[in-house]
Amino acid sequence: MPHPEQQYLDLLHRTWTTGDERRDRTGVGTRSLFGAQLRFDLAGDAVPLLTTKRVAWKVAARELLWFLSGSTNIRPLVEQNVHIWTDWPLARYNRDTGANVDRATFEAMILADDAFAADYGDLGPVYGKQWVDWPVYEPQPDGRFVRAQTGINQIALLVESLRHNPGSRRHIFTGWNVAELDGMALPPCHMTYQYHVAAGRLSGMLWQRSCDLGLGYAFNAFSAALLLRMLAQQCDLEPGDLVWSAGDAHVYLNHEHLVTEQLSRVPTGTPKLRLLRKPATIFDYRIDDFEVYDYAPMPGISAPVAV
Ligand SMILES: Nc1nc(=O)c2c([nH]1)NC[C@@H]1CN(c3ccc(C(=O)N[C@@H](CCC(=O)O)C(=O)O)cc3)CN21
Ligand SMILES: O=c1ccn([C@H]2C[C@H](O)[C@@H](COP(=O)(O)O)O2)c(=O)[nH]1
Repeated sequence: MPHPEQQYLDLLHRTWTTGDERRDRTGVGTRSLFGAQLRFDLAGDAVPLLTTKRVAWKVAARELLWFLSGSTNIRPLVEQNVHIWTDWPLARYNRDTGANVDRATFEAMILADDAFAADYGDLGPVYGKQWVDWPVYEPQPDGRFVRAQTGINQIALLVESLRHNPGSRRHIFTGWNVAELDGMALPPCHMTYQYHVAAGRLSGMLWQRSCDLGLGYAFNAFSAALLLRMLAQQCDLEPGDLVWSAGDAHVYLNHEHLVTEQLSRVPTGTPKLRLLRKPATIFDYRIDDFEVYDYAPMPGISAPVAV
């Protein structure tokens, strides 16, 4: 049996050697393939965490909890030393004000000043908003539509449907709110999730419209597996398969060193993920509830993020 991670390494290799080279939105340039699917069996605590480079899985877990909290502001992330979303609001700030501050300075401003954080730390109606508070509009007697106080909590509805109607083919949530894409710092990449219950096992599929194989993939695959495990625990199901699928899977041209280094490494061991507690609801998990064990990765490989 090949190591499950080999699927990713093969995709990385195929994309780098045969992908279409083009200029992309960021100006960095990519090599790109369209349509890819990887499958991971999550039985026995297995988790698709890369072993051919160290992945900061707690950063990904904190990001997932931040989505579930409904927040769309980077401040709670920065408070936890998570920097992965700072570059986009920082670029907007520098562009709008003509300033030229660096990331550390900008993060200090976000932490120090509530009003500044509320304005410049916000990413628009990204994942958190759409997942737990998808806006709804109610018709008024005068014919106008007014935004309702609370929106649709897709995650709460998903847990309900998994519990009470496991055979459904509608276990879906999505961040792709077409009407609100314009207001988002970035439209969702890991955009649609679907689940399936069979023989007491919960399987899940992620459709990622755009995947940065060098940086984003490692986070996205881990995060989708973690969310699946949380949902399974909440619904008293065993974990089944995680199916990861991508539309545009790409490697940035300035990630060549990462591709070369990572493809020279051979995956080893089977990283595992344990949930240490069963919280009352899907919204009550904390970072300390997650434990990764049997994880002895090769050294991290740093690579620049295209903004
Ligand atoms: N070009 C690009 N790639 C992405 O993966 C990406 C975006 N943009 N924009 C939105 C989010 C932000 N994400 C990011 C951003 C940065 C890292 C990153 O720098 N990761 C490093 C260090 C992580 C750490 O320890 O803090 C890594 O080596 O994985 C990862 C995911 C994923 N997404
Ligand atoms: O969770 C994420 C978020 C983002 N990405 C990557 C994919 C692309 O490289 C960029 C987004 O650019 P678009 O022009 O909006 O596609 O970020 C990721 O891999 N995972």
